[in-house]
Formats: sequence, structure tokens, C-alpha cells
Amino acid sequence: MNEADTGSAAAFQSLLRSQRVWDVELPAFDPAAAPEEPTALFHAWFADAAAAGQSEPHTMQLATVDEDGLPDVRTLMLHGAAAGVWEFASHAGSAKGRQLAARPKAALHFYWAAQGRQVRVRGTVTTAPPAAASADLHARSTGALASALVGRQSELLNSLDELADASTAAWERAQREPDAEAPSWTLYELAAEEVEFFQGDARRRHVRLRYRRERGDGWVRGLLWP
Ligand SMILES: Cc1cc2nc3c(=O)[nH]c(=O)nc-3n(C[C@H](O)[C@H](O)[C@H](O)COP(=O)(O)O)c2cc1C
Repeated sequence: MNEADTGSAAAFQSLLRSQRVWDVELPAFDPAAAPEEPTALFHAWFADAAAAGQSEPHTMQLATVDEDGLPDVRTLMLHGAAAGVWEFASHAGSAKGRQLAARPKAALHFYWAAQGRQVRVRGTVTTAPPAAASADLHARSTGALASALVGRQSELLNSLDELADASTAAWERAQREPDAEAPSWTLYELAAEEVEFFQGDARRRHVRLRYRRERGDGWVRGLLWP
């Protein structure tokens, strides 16, 4: 490492160490009062995050595994959560779409720093019927439709000019034809097998409550060491 690199690495390290976590007033979480199934608690925590001013609480990370067993992760929007099923949407031909087609297991991750809360969801992914994907897409903004119409997600792009041309054409079409279909746009449903709620604590006595699906429709709840 040369001197400039060493200086820059030291500055980075110093900046890194100066960052704080659990530095805001954090809510208490009583796991004994938690509901019997996880979606109700997710809804309550989501509402709390939005009310606490957490920016973009509806964004999350989706983790999948590729054909070589190498994990992959990216940010997506949450499209719904009900009865133990979390929904998101993307292109079937994207990297994640191909990974999910080959190995339909995935994990979702939410971190709501405003309240020191993390939610992890693991389970099996299926695709919703095309009509459901279409209805979900057409209930969203023109920008969402234009973005879906561009397609070719995760393919190699030759230039930003090529993207600008495709995007302009897609925006024009989305405005002209608000019911236009984006054939590869897919609504995915992750049926949770495990959901973990983590409440951060300034003294590091973090509370972790895990729900595991039992055979049938029930859930077993248990605490985890932090
Ligand atoms: C805030 C945010 C929201 C996003 N929402 C979506 C989404 O809902 N669907 C989607 O396909 N990509 C979304 N993306 C883009 C993905 O992170 C990713 O770049 C893209 O889906 C390609 O991923 P892949 O190559 O792993 O398939 C979002 C990115 C950000 C930063």
C-alpha cells in the first residue's frame, strides 16, 4: 500500500469507527405479548417504522442462491404481506428470476434503523398467476410500468444511450397504453417457514423472537440468544 492509500484507509477506518448504532430512543418489545402468527407482528412493526419516520420502510433485501451455490442479494420493494406470505415483483429473466426458477428458496431482510428493528423471513417462493402480476403492476405508477416495460433486466448493457432510448420509448408507451403488459414481469410469493423479529437494545440485550411454521397452519415461537 502506498502512502496515499494508507492515509485513505486510515481515514476510512476512523470514519467507520465514529459511526453509531442503537443511538436513538429504542422501543421496548415484549415477546410474551406477541401475536400467535408473524404477519400480524410484521404489520404492527411496519406501521411503527413508518410512524417513526423510517425512510422507505417498504424496501427490503432479497437473498437467493445461484447455480454454483453462491449467495446473491439485492434491494426490492415489498408488494404485500398477508397470512405468512410476503410478495415482491421482478422480471422472470433477471438473475434473481433465474435463480428462483432453479432454487425456489429465498430470504428477505428488513432493517428499520429508526427503531433498531430487523425482520428476517425465510421460505419457499412460488409465482402468482399472470393475471395477479398484471393487476399488481397496473395498480402502480406510470414509472413502475415504464420500468417493467424496459425489460432485459440483468442482461449486459452496451451503453447508457441504449438505456435512455429504451426508457424513453417505455415511458411513452406506458403513458399511451396504461394497460400495456410486461410479459416477463412476475409477482413472486414467499411462503414463510421462519420469521425472526429482532429488537435492538442500547445495552446489547437485543430481543430475538423466532416463529417457525409447524406442520399444518400453526407457528411455534421461541426466543434466541442475541
Ligand atoms: C430502493 C430499490 C428498490 C428496488 N425495487 C426493485 C423491485 O421491486 N423489483 C426489481 O426487480 N428490482 C428492484 N430494484 C433493483 C434491484 O435491486 C436489482 O438491481 C435488480 O432487480 C436486478 O437484480 P438481479 O440482477 O439480482 O436480478 C430496486 C432497487 C432499489 C435500490
